[in-house]
Formats: sequence, C-alpha cells, structure tokens
Amino acid sequence: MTGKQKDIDDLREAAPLLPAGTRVNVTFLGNENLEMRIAASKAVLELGFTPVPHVSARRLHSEAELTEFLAALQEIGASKHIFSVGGDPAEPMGPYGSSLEVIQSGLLPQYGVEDVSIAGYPEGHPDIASDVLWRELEGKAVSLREQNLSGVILTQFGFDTDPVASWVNDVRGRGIDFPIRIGTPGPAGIKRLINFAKRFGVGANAMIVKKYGFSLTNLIGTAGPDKFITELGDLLAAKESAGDVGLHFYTFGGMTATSKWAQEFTARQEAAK
Ligand SMILES: NC(=O)C1=CN([C@@H]2O[C@H](COP(=O)(O)OP(=O)(O)OC[C@H]3O[C@@H](n4cnc5c(N)ncnc54)[C@H](O)[C@@H]3O)[C@@H](O)[C@H]2O)C=CC1
Ligand SMILES: Nc1nc(=O)c2c([nH]1)NC[C@@H]1CN(c3ccc(C(=O)N[C@@H](CCC(=O)O)C(=O)O)cc3)CN21
Repeated sequence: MTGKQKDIDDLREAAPLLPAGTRVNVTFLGNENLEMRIAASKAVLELGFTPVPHVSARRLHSEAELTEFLAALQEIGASKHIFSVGGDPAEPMGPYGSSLEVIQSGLLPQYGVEDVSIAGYPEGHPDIASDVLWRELEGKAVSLREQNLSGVILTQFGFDTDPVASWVNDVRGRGIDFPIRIGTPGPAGIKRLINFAKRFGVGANAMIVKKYGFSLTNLIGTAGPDKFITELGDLLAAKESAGDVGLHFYTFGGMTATSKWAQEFTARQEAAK
C-alpha cells in the first residue's frame, strides 16, 4: 500500500478478509513524506497486521533522513521488518546509491530491524545490467548474514511464469537460500496492469498476456493471477530444490479486491480437491 489515506481506508475494509499477521508492504514513493509513511505503518499495526515499510536508498537525502525514519518506525514498533530497495531516481538524491549501501551502513540493527526484504528480478531490470543485479544480490545476502539479519527476496511482479521458474533455479544455484516471495499482480483492470508493466519495465507482450489470461486487443475488464499461480506451482513442483517459495501480491486493484479474490481462489482450490 502507499501512504495515501485511500489505501489506509482500503486496508481497513479488507482487514476482516485477511489472516492476522499478514505482511503488508508500505511504499516509499516520491509523493509521500515521513508522516504519511509512519501513519500507514501505524494503521497496519493497529489492524493486527505486520508492516513492512520500504526504505528507498536513492530517495534518501542524507544519513539523518534514514535514521530519522528508522527511529520513527521503531518508536511505533514497526521497524522489525523492512524492504530495502534501490529506488527509481536515475541519480541518487543523497549518500545512498543502492540498497546494499543502506544495508552495509550497519544502521539497521541499531533501530530494531531484524528481517530485511530485498528485490529480485526474474526478467532483469531495464536500467541495471544482469551481472550487476546478481553481484548486488549476493552482496546483500552476505552483509545480512554478517549482521545476523534474516532476509527475504521479493520479486518484481510479472505475467510470465517461465522466467520466474528459471530465475528461482539460478538463485538457488548461487547458494542463496533466503525465502523467495514471487511478486504476483492482484486482480485489477487490464489497462491498469498494462500501464504498471510499462512503467516498471515488466514484459507484457501479446503472447505473455494471452498465456496470463487477457488480450491486448480487448482492454475492457479485469484480470486475475489464477492461471499464473497454478502454472507457477506446477513449474516449481517439477524442480528439485526450489526451497521456500511463496507469493507476494501487488494489489494494483486495491487490497479489498485482492483479499476477496484470494478467499475465492482458496475456496475453489479446496473444492477441487
Ligand atoms: N518498490 C518496489 O516494490 C520495487 C522497486 N524496484 C525498483 O528496482 C530498482 C532496483 O532496486 P534494487 O534491486 O533494490 O537495486 P539496488 O539498490 O540493489 O541496486 C542494484 C544496482 O543498480 C544500481 N541502481 C539501483 N537503482 C537504480 C536505478 N533506479 N537506476 C539505475 N541504476 C540503479 C545500483 O547502484 C546498484 O549498482 C529500483 O529502481 C527499485 O526502486 C524493484 C522491485 C520492486
Ligand atoms: N521499478 C519499480 N519501482 C517501483 O516503485 C515499483 C516496482 N518497480 N514494482 C512494483 C511496485 C508497486 N508500486 C506501486 C504500486 C501501486 C502504486 C499506486 O497505487 N499508486 C497510486 C497513486 C499513483 C501516484 O499518485 O503516483 C495509484 O492510484 O496509482 C504505486 C506504486 C511501486 N513498485
């Protein structure tokens, strides 16, 4: 969720549909400020869920901004889990150019951080070379271990299961055994899904979206991840050592829509057994 009031209201509406303790990520975008980020994390806690506030390295103007944010999170009891991510600005706004630099600052444990999510890219990243992504991922795994922090890899969302399955294989092949949560789009309007895919450099060509369950020639209506999840489950089950792999939902169509969808999906799975 973002720090916007509409997302807090949406979470409140979705709350009865979600298991207690569900991890809810709270963004760190350019159009939010500290108060909004803290208010959103606080709302997540008050509704009985686990906030995972994002710390966007390249958006930080100073070390003081980082420590002020971490201190404010700790103060409300929301600093245990964070998502440490690079951030989209083409040039860093302050001292941190990457999430590895934030992690290596050694500041996180001083503010009660125990568990750090980091980003993964099954399809690569439009502006970052693949060897750089791997080197940084391995660096983060090492630094987290050195600081006795647990790690989780949270992937960019996608519509194509093939790159996801082969990327999980590669992560394990490099000896990284962190739990992996596959970024999965919640049900949302097709236009909205396509726009977010474009914005973040995620593959959504005619073939991929057809497999996912919609068509580029009919943008009316919504699309959910039913087929994506089923296929991914089959692909990973066929691998020997996928390890701990789960899902993370990006709720582009809202938390309530995704929560309702998840309940119905689970019910259908149960009925089919
Ligand atoms: N908010 C979210 O849920 C997600 C955001 N992202 C975005 O993906 C990008 C990479 O994130 P991380 O893997 O954490 O990167 P990172 O901080 O680990 O950086 C990896 C390497 O790429 C460089 N780099 C980082 N961000 C860059 C950018 N925007 N443009 C050019 N070079 C960059 C860094 O200097 C470093 O060498 C960021 O733009 C991030 O915001 C990716 C996935 C999810
Ligand atoms: N490279 C990259 N950068 C990101 O910031 C990013 C990713 N990838 N991958 C997916 C997640 C999801 N992100 C999201 C998801 C939803 C909204 C969102 O709902 N935005 C509101 C407000 C739009 C605005 O004012 O900017 C919306 O109603 O669309 C924003 C960012 C950010 N994320």
